[in-house]
Amino acid sequence: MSYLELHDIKKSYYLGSEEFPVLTGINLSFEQGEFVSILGESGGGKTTLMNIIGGLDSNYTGDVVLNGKSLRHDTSKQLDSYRRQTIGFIFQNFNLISHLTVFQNVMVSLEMTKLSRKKQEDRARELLEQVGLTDHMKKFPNQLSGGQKQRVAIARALASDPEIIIADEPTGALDSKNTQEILGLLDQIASNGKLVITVTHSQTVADSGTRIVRLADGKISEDTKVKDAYAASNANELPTHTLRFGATLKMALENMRYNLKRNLLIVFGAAIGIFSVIVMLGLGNGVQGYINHEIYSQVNPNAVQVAKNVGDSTTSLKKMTMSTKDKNRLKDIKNVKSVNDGYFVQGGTQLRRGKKTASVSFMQTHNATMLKKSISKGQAPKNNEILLTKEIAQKLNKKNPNSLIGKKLTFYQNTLNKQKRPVVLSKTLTISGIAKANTGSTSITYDTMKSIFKSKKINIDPNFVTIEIAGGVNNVKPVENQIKTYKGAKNKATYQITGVGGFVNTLNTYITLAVNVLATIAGISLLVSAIMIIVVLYISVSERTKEIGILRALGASKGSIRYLFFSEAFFIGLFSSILAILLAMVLAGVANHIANGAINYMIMQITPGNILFGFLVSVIISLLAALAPAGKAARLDTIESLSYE
Ligand SMILES: Nc1ncnc2c1ncn2[C@@H]1O[C@H](COP(=O)(O)OP(=O)(O)OP(=O)(O)O)[C@@H](O)[C@H]1O
Repeated sequence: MSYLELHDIKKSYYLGSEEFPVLTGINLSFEQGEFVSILGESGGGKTTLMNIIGGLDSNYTGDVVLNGKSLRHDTSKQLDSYRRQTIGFIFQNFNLISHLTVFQNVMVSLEMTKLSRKKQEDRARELLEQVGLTDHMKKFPNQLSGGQKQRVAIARALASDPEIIIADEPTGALDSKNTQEILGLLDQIASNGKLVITVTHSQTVADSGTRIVRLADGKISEDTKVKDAYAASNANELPTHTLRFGATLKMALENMRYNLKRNLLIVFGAAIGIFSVIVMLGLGNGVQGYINHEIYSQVNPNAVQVAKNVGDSTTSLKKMTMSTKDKNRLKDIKNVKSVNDGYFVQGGTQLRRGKKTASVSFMQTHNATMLKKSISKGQAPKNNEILLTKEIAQKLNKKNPNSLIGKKLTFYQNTLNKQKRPVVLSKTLTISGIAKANTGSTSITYDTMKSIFKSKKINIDPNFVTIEIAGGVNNVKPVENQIKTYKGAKNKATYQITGVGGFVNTLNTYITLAVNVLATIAGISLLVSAIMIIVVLYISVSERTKEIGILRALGASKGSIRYLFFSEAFFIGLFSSILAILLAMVLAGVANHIANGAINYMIMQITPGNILFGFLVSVIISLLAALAPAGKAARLDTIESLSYE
């Protein structure tokens, strides 16, 4: 049994249904230590045969048997491993990866061995030294002469210490001096006990080997021994694996650096979409926060005032009275914490202090909708006290309204007594505090109001109530909705509600909706980004078709090729999200600086959640965009890719 045997290899190409037989029954055996030259006319099928031996082509009949084991039944993964471990390819046109340095080109192959990183690098240096390229390791292929390029290819082919070197016209593109040097290297490889099979047109090349095989009409026409073969090697091939994820990440980065300008533009383009989404979300948080802050700083959103038959000029006081039945009904509503009596008077109120008087157009009893925060100086009124609005306080003391706190005034109220005669009620009250401009109203306690009327024997009943609602602003709307379900005559709502809670809740819903709509519109630019990434990756696949062929020939699996493009997409997503986040942060910084000066509030609030969302969306979109191009790259035919110009 020979080391490598070819049994009745037949191969035809088909153009449509027409068959073009190229190999019509090849039987050959090879031993380690041989340096075999295959000669034959152009188009005779030499490259076809090499591709079959090298595990690049499995679409043939017959059998290739290595060490007694047939390649016929190997899966595509086993063939990948066979090319990685057992075969070293040297091509006429070198097939180096142009964006990698000489050293990196050799390392690509070594990264598929199980050697440690340090040993891989040591071996790359050794191999390059062996082929005389120590001084050129940092150069790129286009900075090398033809002979030098072929030596890089030889060093790369030797990376995993394979037992078979397949050289397809290795000196075809070289002058005679370089040809001699390359032949010397190939001979040296054979002398180390490896099997070297080379395709050539040149008799000189053929004569320097140990054996010449001629192909004619798809068959072996001559098989001549030139000299004795070298002794077989005892060395073992290095164990290998396909390109690891880390290596594909690194290669993707190298490629992005190679096409830096284009990739920067893509990253920038993709970042715009993510940036807009993050900014919209941040602005949404800020605007919502600001509006709520403004409202909550003045009124309590968890309290509502409920009145009956207000605004109807024909309404008698009696009709407006909130009866015990009304109050109990309200008390029974879910989440209602308390129902408190209130009384308002519209007009007929005057306040006098010394010579100054102030008319109050609307007066109501102090209640839970009024926040402590809305009192700028002093405090809420207790019995026999009054809280003034800033406007009223200024009427009583223009220069120093705050000095009124603790002082007394006389409260007058015009009304009708039981006999419907006009009477003036009066009472001395102490000023308890001053409310902020335009918020709340001049107010006294319900008991004080009651006692003022009582002085003229008038009994008052509450003409509104204040409901406090438990469990936050979200519970306000349902309570309000429940109150609205109580209908009177002509299906008119029995109660009127005033309070900001429900409104704030609705407002928040609208703001959230608006932000989401805006973020979605911004998100449309993400679609544009995705399409842009798809296009760029397709271009990248077609630009790198040859590289894909080379990697596959070196034994990288389809999966690794797919990873290569996913890695590239991942980096586009990663970099664009980083850029977008940075830009959004800068914009937020500037906007907040300005807003802080103007409205004393951070108007753009980008949360860690928004940042994470932006990052994930960016990476996921990029990876999704890579699906089709990466799939296409993985499916490329290795032989066609290698001959891609
Ligand atoms: N993919 C293909 N589809 C159809 N025909 C092909 C294909 N590849 C090769 N052939 C044909 O098969 C024949 C053998 O090609 P091959 O490249 O093996 O010859 P060769 O002996 O290596 O030629 P040369 O010495 O010129 O490189 C040629 O006639 C070629 O046109």
